[in-house]
Amino acid sequence: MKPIIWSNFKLNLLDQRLLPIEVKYIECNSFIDVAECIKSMVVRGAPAIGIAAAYGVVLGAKEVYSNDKIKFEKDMQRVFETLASTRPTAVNLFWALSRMKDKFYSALHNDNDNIITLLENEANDIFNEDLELNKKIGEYGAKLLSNKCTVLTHCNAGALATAGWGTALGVIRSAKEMGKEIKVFADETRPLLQGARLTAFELMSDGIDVTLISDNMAGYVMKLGLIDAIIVGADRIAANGDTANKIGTYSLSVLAKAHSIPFYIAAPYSTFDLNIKSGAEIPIEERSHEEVRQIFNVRIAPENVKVFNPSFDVTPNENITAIITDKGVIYPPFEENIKIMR
Ligand SMILES: CSC[C@@H](O)[C@@H](O)C(=O)COP(=O)(O)O
Repeated sequence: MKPIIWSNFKLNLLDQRLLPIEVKYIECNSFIDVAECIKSMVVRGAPAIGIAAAYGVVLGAKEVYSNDKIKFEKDMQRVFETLASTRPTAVNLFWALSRMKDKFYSALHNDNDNIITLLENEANDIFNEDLELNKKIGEYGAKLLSNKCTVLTHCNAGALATAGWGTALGVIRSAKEMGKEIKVFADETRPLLQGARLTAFELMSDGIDVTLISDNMAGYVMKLGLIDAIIVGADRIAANGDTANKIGTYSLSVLAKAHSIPFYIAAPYSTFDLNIKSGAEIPIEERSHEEVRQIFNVRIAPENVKVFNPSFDVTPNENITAIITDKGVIYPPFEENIKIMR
């Protein structure tokens, strides 16, 4: 199932809010449509957000195209700003937009009259490269897993969160392809249940043995000795290896340490933000309080109860065993080794 389909200047996004109950695509014809879909989490997952935004730039350029270079540039600034204001934490969004911006300005300054095609090619490259990066992450990561192994994962870092294959779930898919016997425990991942709705669905569709648990069961399954490794994705990795990922990842890393279970992050180079020294500088998105008060529009808490709803947390580098990337596996000391590897 493809989360992102680009064809004839239309971006079709699989509505991940409805999965696994309903399979429905939303057609985006404008950059505003794309921005709305990112904000409302029709499309989600760090690499997928970046890819969708890149296509949003193509749609925007087509909409605001003008022979008046000054006007075109001004209107394009609005396109970039609108897409950049959708979600703050995943750096892949800003990475993809900056790549598209470079392409736009070099074409504009060179008076290139096929600017829309150049932008479309760049967005297609971002999409295709992501698929390749995931496969590489998968190959490197699969080698870390023993022949018979049970992995715990959180949220959805799978094909649905990327151009395909996935980062954390890509490692699991590659391990299975290598003939390893892999079982998965998936946290349901409140409040939006990406684990229950997306990861369980994705793995079952691929015939991978998956057991769903609620988030508060993770410690107990570790204590029972059922988990050999934890693998999660990432939304932003600072220069020192501190990693932002879906809320609840930090707690898992603490539990992993307490139970001496290896804790791996799987992410492509587009998820590294070397402009920031540590996780303290990562902006954490806070989402609507209704996400916590309700499940599927059904209220489960007092109407006006106070809520705190950070969408991500930061796992400190000392809780991470290794970061699996498209260039290889990075071990501590992360600050030095990230520099060498990048
Ligand atoms: C390969 S996806 C990695 C992360 O983006 C993923 O684990 C995650 O936290 C997604 O959060 P979401 O809020 O669903 O966009």
